[in-house]
Amino acid sequence: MNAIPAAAPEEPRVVLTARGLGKDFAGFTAVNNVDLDVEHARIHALIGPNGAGKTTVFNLMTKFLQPTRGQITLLGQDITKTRPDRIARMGMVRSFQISAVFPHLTVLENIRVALQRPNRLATQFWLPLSALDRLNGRAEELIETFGLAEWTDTRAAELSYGRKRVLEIATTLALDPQVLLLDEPLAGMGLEDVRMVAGIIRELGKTRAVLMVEHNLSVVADICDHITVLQRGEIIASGSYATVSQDPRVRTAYMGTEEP
Ligand SMILES: Nc1ncnc2c1ncn2[C@@H]1O[C@H](COP(=O)(O)OP(=O)(O)OP(=O)(O)O)[C@@H](O)[C@H]1O
Repeated sequence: MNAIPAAAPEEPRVVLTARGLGKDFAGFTAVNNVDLDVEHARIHALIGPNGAGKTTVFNLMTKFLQPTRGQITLLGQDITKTRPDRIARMGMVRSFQISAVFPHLTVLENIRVALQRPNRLATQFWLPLSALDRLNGRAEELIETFGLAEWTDTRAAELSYGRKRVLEIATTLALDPQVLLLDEPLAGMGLEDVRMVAGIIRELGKTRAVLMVEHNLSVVADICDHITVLQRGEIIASGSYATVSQDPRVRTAYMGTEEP
């Protein structure tokens, strides 16, 4: 995986923040007083038992939900009131739990469609050869990087579930985002796919910030640098996996479900 980013690993710097973030649904407080610092070249996980508020925080950070309270910044800019479609252009993209690839297009075609969007090439009838070469070069690079070369001409519908997710992550990388948000990227996968996708996320996190909601705690322990644990909408622990897994409140929160 050497083709994704141009940037070399750097010192940690905060690229995405939340301060005092809160969300009420018809009087019910789903998220309250959440502070987050997501750093460049680090993988940050949001974990917590069912109903803890992970998805709500994720949707607030990506602006798919408007916060009731608090402030969010991206690369130093206040995005609390920014529309989600502007966020991608500012350098933050999200994946979805449900695969967003076009099933009847091949792997290469899916990647090309994703690449044409940011470049605004889709609406042009005539392209200079140099632009097409750049596009093809970048498509090949992404296909190679994500280990999809063998399936270049395979229709997305025929890919395994895990490879479909990989293709979906590859398409989100078309914008070359500095901040990547992944919503349960390993959900529903078998062991082999989990290993493959976890390895890809680990590589992506070397040169960009990744914030992910994930239930698979052994993968979180393995690849994440920072973990924020939510319970009933509030942060109960934050730090390395070694730190949070020893926290008595975290152990209690997970008791009866899955021990971190
Ligand atoms: N649109 C909504 N309207 C009302 N309540 C909501 C809404 N979305 C979420 N909630 C409530 O907010 C709380 C947090 O939900 P959320 O989906 O964020 O938790 P979660 O940690 O992602 O859970 P899970 O792990 O089960 O996906 C839950 O009690 C949920 O019922």
